[in-house]
Amino acid sequence: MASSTSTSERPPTAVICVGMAGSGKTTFMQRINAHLHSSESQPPYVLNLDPAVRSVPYDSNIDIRDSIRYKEVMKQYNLGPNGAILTSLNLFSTKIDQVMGILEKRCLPQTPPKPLPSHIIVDTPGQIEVFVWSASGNILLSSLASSFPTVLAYIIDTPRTTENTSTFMSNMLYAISILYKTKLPMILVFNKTDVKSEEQAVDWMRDFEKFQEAVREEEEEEREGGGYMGPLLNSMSLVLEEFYNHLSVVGVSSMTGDGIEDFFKAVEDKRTEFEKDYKPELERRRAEAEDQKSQIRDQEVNRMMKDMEVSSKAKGTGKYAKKDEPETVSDMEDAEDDEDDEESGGLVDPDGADEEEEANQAFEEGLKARYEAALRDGSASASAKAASSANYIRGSQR
Ligand SMILES: Nc1nc2c(ncn2[C@@H]2O[C@H](COP(=O)(O)OP(=O)(O)OP(=O)(O)O)[C@@H](O)[C@H]2O)c(=O)[nH]1
Repeated sequence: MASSTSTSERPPTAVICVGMAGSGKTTFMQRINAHLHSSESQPPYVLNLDPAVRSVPYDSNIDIRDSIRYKEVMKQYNLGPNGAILTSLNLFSTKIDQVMGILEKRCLPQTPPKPLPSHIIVDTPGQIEVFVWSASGNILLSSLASSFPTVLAYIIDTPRTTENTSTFMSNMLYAISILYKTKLPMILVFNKTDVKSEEQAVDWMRDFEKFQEAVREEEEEEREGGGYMGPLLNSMSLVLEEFYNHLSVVGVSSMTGDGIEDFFKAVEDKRTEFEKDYKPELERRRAEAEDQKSQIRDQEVNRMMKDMEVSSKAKGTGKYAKKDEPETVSDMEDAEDDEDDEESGGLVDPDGADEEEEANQAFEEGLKARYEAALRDGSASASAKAASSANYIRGSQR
């Protein structure tokens, strides 16, 4: 059996399938789902994030279509297909706390312990840019990656991609942009190997001379000497060498099931890479974000305290209260008389002013502490609200 046989207490690996429309994502999802169901491990936890798909040939545990009606979104917001997919994802990402609540309950170790799924598998819309380049896609990906080791499977239509060198290079550049955008470990899955083997694609990736030879042959066949494409493709093949080294490459046929074992081996390797390289980076970024948040909180409290100082100055209240300030000319005269009295022999307590200052300071510090606590409580109650909504969804799903 593949690496999917792990039934331990370790959290499952999230496998996110991305790929161009028609590359075979849904068929691939169906194949890996069937594979995991037939293996000794627990069945996978399945998410469908494609709001526009009519029907999926597998059962999903969480399906975006259960909460968002794509056609309704199109009508209501007067949108085209891509705009409606993006808006559906945006609407869904507002429920991310609930989704993560469910995932964490089902897929993270609990007391008493229960068997965990070995993988969380996720299908995404065929319009990759809508998912990868949108804020909602980013929220969904980073939330998953913050709780589970997460791996991207970039599905490629092998026969179409290896038709010529420029299509191949375009697809590789697309993969590179996703890799750099998401910063997650990636597996290139050359699909449909029952139609055409992945061998040529792997040769072009591993040996740039072979790729350049293919570029030359294409140029000769098309008698296009002097164009800019050849030199451009040649230089890019050199530049991309480093990028290719970071990827795992597998050939599969979602139709026949060929290569699926190799795919799960690659997932296991990438999981290790995630733990080693990506997780520390994610944690560093999270700590940075926390730090920034607490700095902003401090700044807000300080600003509020300053505002209060200014307003009490203006009103002459609190620390700035002037008890004997004269309001009329006759009062002023009385005050002058009082001053004269003091100068001529009235006793002044030298500690009086200091005590008042201390009392004011203590009051302001207490106030500051209360504001800080209130700001902290604010975020805590927001997460409590999210948790209770998640409970509601869980309840209604049973
Ligand atoms: N021969 C062959 N055909 C495949 C394979 N995988 C998928 N297909 C076919 O490719 C076509 C597209 O497959 P889908 O799984 O719908 O592709 P998709 O990427 O989900 O497409 P979108 O939903 O538009 O994003 C279908 O006709 C599949 O039958 C494969 O391994 N071999």
